[in-house]
Amino acid sequence: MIETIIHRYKNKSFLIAYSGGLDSTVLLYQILKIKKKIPQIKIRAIHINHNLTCHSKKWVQHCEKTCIKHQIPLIIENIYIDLNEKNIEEKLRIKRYNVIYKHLLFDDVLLTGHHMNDQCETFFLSLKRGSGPTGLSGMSLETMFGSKKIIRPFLNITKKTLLLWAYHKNLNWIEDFSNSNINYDRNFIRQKIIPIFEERWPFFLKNCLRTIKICQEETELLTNFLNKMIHGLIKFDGSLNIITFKNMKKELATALIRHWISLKKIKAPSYKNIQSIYYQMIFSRKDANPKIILKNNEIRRYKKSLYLIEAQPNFTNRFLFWHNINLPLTLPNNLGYLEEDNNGIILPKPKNNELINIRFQYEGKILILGRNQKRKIKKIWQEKNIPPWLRNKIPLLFYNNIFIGALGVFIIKIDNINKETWTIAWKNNLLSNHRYIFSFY
Ligand SMILES: Nc1ncnc2c1ncn2[C@@H]1O[C@H](COP(=O)(O)OP(=O)(O)OP(=O)(O)O)[C@@H](O)[C@H]1O
Repeated sequence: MIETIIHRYKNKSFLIAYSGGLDSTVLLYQILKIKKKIPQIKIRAIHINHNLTCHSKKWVQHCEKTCIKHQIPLIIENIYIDLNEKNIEEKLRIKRYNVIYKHLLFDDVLLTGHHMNDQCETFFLSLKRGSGPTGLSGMSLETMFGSKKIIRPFLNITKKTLLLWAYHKNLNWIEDFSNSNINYDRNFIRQKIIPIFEERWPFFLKNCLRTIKICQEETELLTNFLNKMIHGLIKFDGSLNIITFKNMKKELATALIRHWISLKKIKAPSYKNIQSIYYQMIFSRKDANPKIILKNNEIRRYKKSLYLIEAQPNFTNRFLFWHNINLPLTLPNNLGYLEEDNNGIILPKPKNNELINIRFQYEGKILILGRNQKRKIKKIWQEKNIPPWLRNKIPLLFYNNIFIGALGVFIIKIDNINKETWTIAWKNNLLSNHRYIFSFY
């Protein structure tokens, strides 16, 4: 079966994730065996030294020796982690994949030695976390890994089968002694849980795999259904129109919210977060400004839609002076810069003794150009369709303490006796991203 998979990709090149352990050693030798039949396949290997124990160097040497013997180009990379950190397993995994990803060439496919036991362990870990069918679906034989592909040819093969093959072929591999440390969740499941189940029900692993397969199929079915349904709900700016959600079954509404977030390629939110989004965003008052924080992102509701935005640093109290207008003024938090530019916004010119300054917050009533009545600034933001989370990202221009305007949104009506003007351009990504939704001019 592994031969069929490799044959399908015979025109690609393979990068083998080679830890030196049993699984990836069998993988390496099976690929070498296939190469004898299909000589055009190209293989390289990569070993990541986690630098966790004093044995790490020996593993590197072992991998080097094997690869030299079989003339396989080997990449060796080092990663380091603070052993006092939490969730070491997860952090190592992420670091390892990031490093491997950098070495994948245009036509490379990554091969790993994951097998049926790994798959079942992953299933148990997901159970422990309280995952739904998507989380319980575990790994797939083939998955996209950024713009590249990972193939796990042994996913339907038990560790026992790999072990027998390795003994039969008299292979050498490294035993990782940290595998017996049951402080790590995966090891605990591997050592203490699965053997008990297997002893009582010898077909346990195979049946567990069937459950995973069912979860995968149902997830795929649901994903296809949600893809079709969400199509008409996602607006051109990426927000989700939730106007109809109140009248939907809760399960459908939450599935759509979860699916919309998954399309943003961020870590899946917890069940609790999805429930909070549903109750706080769908049923909140029209003028409420609810916000749910998801690690580095926030879900916000504005009018009839949900928005997923990057978490906002608070810099409402920031105050910048623009002393030399011949030089651009860099704004904080990647908001771009201001510069004098003939294609910019026409503004009354400051007097010589006036200090130009930029702020990000203003409260109170203002009279804007083109109006004859003052209004609260909050009402002006609403009129101009600027959602609350963008309001303190817009530079407010002041001359001394006189409010001149919110760049790109409105200008304050002031007495400009000399009628002298100048033009400032605000160069940023904010405007271009939101030009079509919000009333920037
Ligand atoms: N140090 C390493 N260097 C290169 N590849 C590795 C390394 N460790 C693991 N791999 C690859 O990952 C596969 C799975 O290994 P293992 O089950 O130990 O890792 P894991 O931490 O559970 O990773 P995963 O999250 O990918 O399941 C191995 O068969 C091998 O292909």
